[in-house]
Amino acid sequence: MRYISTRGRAPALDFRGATLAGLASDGGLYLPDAWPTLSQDEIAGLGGLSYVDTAVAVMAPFVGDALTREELRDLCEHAYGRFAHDAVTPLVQLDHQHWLLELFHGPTLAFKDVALQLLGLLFEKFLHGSGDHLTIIGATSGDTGSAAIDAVAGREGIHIFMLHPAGRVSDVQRRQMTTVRAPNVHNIAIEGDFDQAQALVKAMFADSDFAGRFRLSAVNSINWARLMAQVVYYFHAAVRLGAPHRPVAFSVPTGNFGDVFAGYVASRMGLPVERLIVATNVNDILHRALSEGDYSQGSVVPTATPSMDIQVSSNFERLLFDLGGRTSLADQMAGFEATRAMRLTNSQREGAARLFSSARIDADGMARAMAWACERAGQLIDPHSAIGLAAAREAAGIDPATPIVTLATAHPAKFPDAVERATGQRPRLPSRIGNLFDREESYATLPAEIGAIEAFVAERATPRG
Ligand SMILES: Cc1ncc(COP(=O)(O)O)c(C=O)c1O
Ligand SMILES: N[C@@H](CCOP(=O)(O)O)C(=O)O
Repeated sequence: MRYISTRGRAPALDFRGATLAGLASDGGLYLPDAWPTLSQDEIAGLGGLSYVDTAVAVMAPFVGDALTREELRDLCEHAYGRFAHDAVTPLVQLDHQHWLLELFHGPTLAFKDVALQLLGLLFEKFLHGSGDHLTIIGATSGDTGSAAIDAVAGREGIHIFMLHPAGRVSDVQRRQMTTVRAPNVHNIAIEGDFDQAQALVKAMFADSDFAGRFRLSAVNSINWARLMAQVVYYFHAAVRLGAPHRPVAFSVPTGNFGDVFAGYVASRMGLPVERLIVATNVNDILHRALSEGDYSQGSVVPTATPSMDIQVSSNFERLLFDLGGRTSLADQMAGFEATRAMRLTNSQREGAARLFSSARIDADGMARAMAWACERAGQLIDPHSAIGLAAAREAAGIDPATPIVTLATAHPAKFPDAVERATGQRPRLPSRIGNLFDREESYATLPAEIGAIEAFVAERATPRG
């Protein structure tokens, strides 16, 4: 399996190379050069398999010969052995049509753990014996940060620098990052929003002097391996609900378009996905893009769903590339980067509309969905999952016999105030999180300027040998 860049100017890499690189050297994102497919019989054969066995079956074609099947299984067993639920990603029924796919049973209580627990192990495996040092630069609007830090804290040969927007993540989210004491973990609060943090990360990769001095890698969903691991739970959920003999729709609370793009990949691999509902909060660039063709960056409005407070959705580039017959997006993306606005072509819009629909959910809609899940099914759900559920409940044109699965992307206890406001109940942090509020925090606060961030990194990271 070879990986090619959406901008067509970076060398094609194998799975190991694409995982360690994170972002392509031309600023593009890596994708497999062709989608592997599973036949209907192969999908039916996933029924009854454990999460680990499903993961190996779905990911093996992407991994190619970078790992043996036994090595891949071993890594999956390690990664998913840390989850607090035997089913890893259990399904919960809300009513005759609506289901929740609980993705938050990992160590840091968000769906990011599903991919990042594996990615941490992949980094370690691929670096082993090479003498190389990796400098991971990441941006977080709340959840990627703690999941990535948990996955690599204390690992040899790796430094991680995680940028979060100062004051714009929940207390639990911030403390999950800033109370981790490991010499290779460096937290930076930037004076700006998530989009600025993400732009700084990409700018560091694009700075050839800086990228030449350090071996940079990414833990955000710009790294293909993140998405690959997320494809697995679409298969695992759908076969439990009757796939391939019955189609399934998914509603996905969306920010960087990574999680829902993983659903698109599952569909390209042959999973009968009836519809992917892209659920946004009021930071609605994706809803505007999918419903009106207007992909223009507004300013980020802080909300009770901070992890989705994003107005530039990196992985949308992957979709446009695939829909457009895989011709380079270098010019279209250069235009967007210059003007912060882009109109989708008719063929891009029509292509997307075949599988995707979208909804913009405001604070009231979110609160109503939390209250409904609590009253209807006794479930406390987090505000991000509630955005997905609200969009699922208002989706039109889906056969009532088709299950709609909302991805529950975070544990409600990460956002106790919003949950309590909507339901009158205050969720408690699971005991595995420990004494989060008693631990000391440590982080630097820096301006959203590349010079300041690079200087901070350069003082602490290990340069290439
Ligand atoms: C809890 C939660 N829900 C939803 C999202 C949006 O996912 P994506 O950025 O993959 O679209 C995020 C952040 O990524 C998140 O942390
Ligand atoms: N919502 C994310 C933002 C980054 O998204 P990623 O999936 O690209 O890492 C977060 O919570 O940090």
